[in-house]
Formats: sequence, C-alpha cells, structure tokens
Amino acid sequence: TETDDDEGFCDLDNEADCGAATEKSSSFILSQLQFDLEVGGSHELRISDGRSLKLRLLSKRPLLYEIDDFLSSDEADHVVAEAGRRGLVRSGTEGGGFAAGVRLMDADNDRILTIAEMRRTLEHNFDAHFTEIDVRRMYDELRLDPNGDDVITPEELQQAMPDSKALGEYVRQVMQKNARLRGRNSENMFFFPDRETDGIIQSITDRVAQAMGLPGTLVEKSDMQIVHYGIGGHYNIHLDSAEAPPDRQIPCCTRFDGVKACRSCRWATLLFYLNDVIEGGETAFPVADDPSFDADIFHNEFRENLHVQCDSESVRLRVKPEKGKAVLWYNHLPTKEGEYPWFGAIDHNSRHGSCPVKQGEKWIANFWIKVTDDKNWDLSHQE
Ligand SMILES: O=C(O)CCC(=O)C(=O)O
Ligand SMILES: [Fe+2]
Repeated sequence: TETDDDEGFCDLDNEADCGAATEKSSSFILSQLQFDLEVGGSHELRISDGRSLKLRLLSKRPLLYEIDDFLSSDEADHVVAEAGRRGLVRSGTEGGGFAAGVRLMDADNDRILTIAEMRRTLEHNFDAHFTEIDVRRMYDELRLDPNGDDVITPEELQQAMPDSKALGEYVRQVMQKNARLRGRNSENMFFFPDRETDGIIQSITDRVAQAMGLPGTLVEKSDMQIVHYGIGGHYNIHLDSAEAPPDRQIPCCTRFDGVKACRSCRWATLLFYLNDVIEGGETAFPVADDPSFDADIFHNEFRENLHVQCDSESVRLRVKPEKGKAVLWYNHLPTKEGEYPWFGAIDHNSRHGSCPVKQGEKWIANFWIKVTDDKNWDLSHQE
C-alpha cells in the first residue's frame, strides 16, 4: 500500500523525531520470562484480568513453557469459526517457489549429483522433501539414471530433461498428488491485532501482552496466524525467525508491504491449540536442550522431514495438542549488554515443526511477537 517510508519511524540517532515514545521506550529492555525453575517445574503467573496462568517449563534452550487453558474453550471455538468465516488459503513457505532455472546443489563441486545432493537440489529449489526412495522413483520415471549408478551427471540431466523447467513440472506434479513431500501442508489465514475489531482477538492480544510482560504497542504489531491441518498435514522443522543476512541488508519488518524486501524477526512465539487432535499433530522440538546440537549435521541427516522423523527417538520433545493450551517459546537468546539490535541472536535450538496429523484435524494459532531494528518504532503507536 501507499506507505511512506519515514512515517511512524523514529531514527535512533535522532531521538527528537520520536516524541514521547522515546522517553518511555529508551529504558525498556526486551526481557524474557525467567523464573527459578528446573525443567518440569511450574510458576504461577497472576495477570491483571484476575486470571492466573500456570507456566510449566519444558526446556531451557529454547526457553519454552506450556500453559494449560490460556484460552477458554469458547474463545478457541470462536477463533476457529471466525477464521473459517473469513477464509483460509493454502500455506506457503518462504523460498518454496518454483524458479525457472534450477540451481543444482553440488556441494562438493565434482560435477555429479549424488542422491543426497539431488535431495538438497529438490529441497532448495522446490521445498520438496524427497526421501531416497522418492528420488529413485523419480529417476525411474524420468529415466534420469539409465546406467543405474545412483549419480547424475549434467549430461544425463540434459539428455533426459533438455528443458530446465521439466524437472520443476515433474516435482510440482508429484507434490500435488503427495502432500507428504511438501515442506508444509496446511491452510492458513491472518488476524492483525492492531487492525482487529473482533473483541475476542483483542482480549487475547491483551492477555498475551500481560502474560509476556510486554507493552501492548509491541504485541499489537504481531501477527496471529490461524492454521488448519487435515489428515497427513504437517510442517517440517524450521526456525520461526529469519536469520540476518551477512550484510544486514534486509531489515526486520513487522508487515511486508509487498515492495521492499524485509524479513520476519519473531522474538517469541505463542502457539495456541484450538482443538483436540485425535492422533498425531504434536509440535516437535527435536533439539530442545540438546547441548551437542550441530546445525550442519542436523541438516545433513535430513532430520527436518517430520513425515520420516516424527516418531524417531532423536526428537527430544513433543508437545501434544490440547484445546486451549498455549506453548510459549523464545526464538532469540537474551540480548547481551551493548548489543545491537535490541534483541539477541537466534536460538538455533528453537527449531520445531508439526508432526503429521494421523487422525482427526488440527487447528492452531501462531501469535508471533515481532521486532524490528528500530526499538523506538516498535514501542510507539503506529499511524
Ligand atoms: O503446528 C504446529 O504445531 C507448529 C506450527 C509452526 O511451527 C508454525 O506454523 O510456524
Ligand atoms: Fe513455527
């Protein structure tokens, strides 16, 4: 839309721009809910609407709490009904588009693609999560590997698929039929709390701010995304917050205006379960409190794929969906003193996803608390 870049922004170097907000916000520190607890222990939190919330610590890295009955059953039903009334669309994932030119992920630059490298190629270009068996089936169906040596040379690829679009077309078709191969298989819609007139969404937003000890102005800039999964619906392991590119060229934003590239810096996630799932659909945190976690090894072992990995011993924590329950975790580490921006680095142990729904259906709300590089703007009123 017609957003004026400077409108509503206050410049950190020129605090005079920021008016009253600066006075209040300059001393505010983005803290995390920390109690003297061991994993499994609980803390009773009183909030001013007379309620009390019991936070149970599920892990320290990420800092993760489970809160039963954060929403009443009626509130959960209302959110589902209202989302359905406004309409949901099929969920996408960032970077999951179908590019015309396919980038071959030849990690060791030996000009041949092993099966693992082909899996990466499909993942990188199409957000397609093929197993080894799926890749072999593709080789058969496309006659990509006529000599059956399990490696693909550029010549073989060129011979079988002279048009680089053909691979994408095949993958798209297979994913259409078999949603297990997608990175994410669900439908969703958004509520934007600061533009919302629905009283229940407003009161949930207030409760989130209270529970988290965060100013309403920050919390209102969040997104509340409603997600519906049918049978087989899942979301592979991912981080909710986007990593800074090395040159920091892409700024953090709270809303994408459709023009300027920006990324979502999601300080914390509150995930609400809006119904009871008959079987499956747990939220998986495969590396919660895993001190030996190594992102490269995790990735090389294809542990993101929850259709394969969800029931594996290697998943350290699974949260069972229960209507009204919230899980709250921080996608970022606490800010170190003197650190810029005003929030800490990504906590790589916050990786998580949704296990496939085996029976029934699953409704959730993601309440993403977003931050930008501009603290004063985050804490000020928009408009
Ligand atoms: O559905 C879940 O349990 C997890 C969803 C999630 O991680 C997301 O939507 O970002
Ligand atoms: Fe997520």
